[in-house]
Amino acid sequence: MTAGKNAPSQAVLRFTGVTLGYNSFTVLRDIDIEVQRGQVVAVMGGSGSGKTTMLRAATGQIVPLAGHIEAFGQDVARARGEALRKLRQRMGVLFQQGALFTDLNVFENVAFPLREHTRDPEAEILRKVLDKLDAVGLRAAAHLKVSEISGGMARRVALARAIVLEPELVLYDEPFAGLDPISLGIAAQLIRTLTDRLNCASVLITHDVAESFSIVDRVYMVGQGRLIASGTPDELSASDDTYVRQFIDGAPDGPIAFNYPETDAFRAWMSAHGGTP
Ligand SMILES: Nc1ncnc2c1ncn2[C@@H]1O[C@H](COP(=O)(O)OP(=O)(O)OP(=O)(O)O)[C@@H](O)[C@H]1O
Repeated sequence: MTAGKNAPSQAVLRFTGVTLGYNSFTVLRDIDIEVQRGQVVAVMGGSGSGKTTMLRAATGQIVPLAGHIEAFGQDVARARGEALRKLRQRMGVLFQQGALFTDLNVFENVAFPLREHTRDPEAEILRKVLDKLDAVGLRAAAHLKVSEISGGMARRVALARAIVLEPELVLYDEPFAGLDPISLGIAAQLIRTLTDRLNCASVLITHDVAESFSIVDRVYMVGQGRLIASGTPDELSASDDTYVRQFIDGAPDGPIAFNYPETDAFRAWMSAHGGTP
């Protein structure tokens, strides 16, 4: 049997009963997430709720304390060496500071992963890079130095670089942070369009309710050390859960904690400094 349209859909990324943390500090417990090919999914939650930690776990940078993380049907935590490298090659990651190489021009920045990971001939590199630059509206900026482009353009170049190997999963860490309202709308539409065009899956970590709700298929909301809610933007908009409401309505008062919780490590540090927590 060949995998055709009727084949059961395989999750590109799946968290099953995942607990994440650092040493004795547990950040999130018992998380279940599923992302399918073609979907754009948002992971939302207050500051310090563990969104970036989830992204690190998805790429195998940290290992879950409990549960399983699968990418493309493979256990990410068990992948080592070459297998992990191959797995990561199927993922594009766009960090908040998607730093570009300042000594390379726009074209060479986007070409970099192709030169590192493929043996593509120069004509093929030219075709692929211009295609991705075209997708982010910067084909004609290929020759510019990084110092000659704006901050918003630099983000789009970083995006073109993140997708140049045509990943099956793209992870975005706060893609809308610090963008003006117009650039924000463009960035959101770009993520949707690229996901559809590459037929990949996209996961975005974001605080931006309005912009992400307009493009995503599904939202996962984390807080209070767990998965608080998940559903379509419409389902979450209709939720009467107090945490979900506080987040969506941007209300200052509610269950989202302002204070970072006291840990044993803090108490030890405090008493070493002669104070009482
Ligand atoms: N390398 C680390 N070692 C120890 N603790 C960490 C580490 N990285 C993050 N943490 C802690 O884990 C918790 C979750 O951090 P994380 O960066 O995942 O939050 P976030 O939801 O992405 O926050 P923000 O929206 O503010 O970026 C925080 O309490 C943070 O202090």
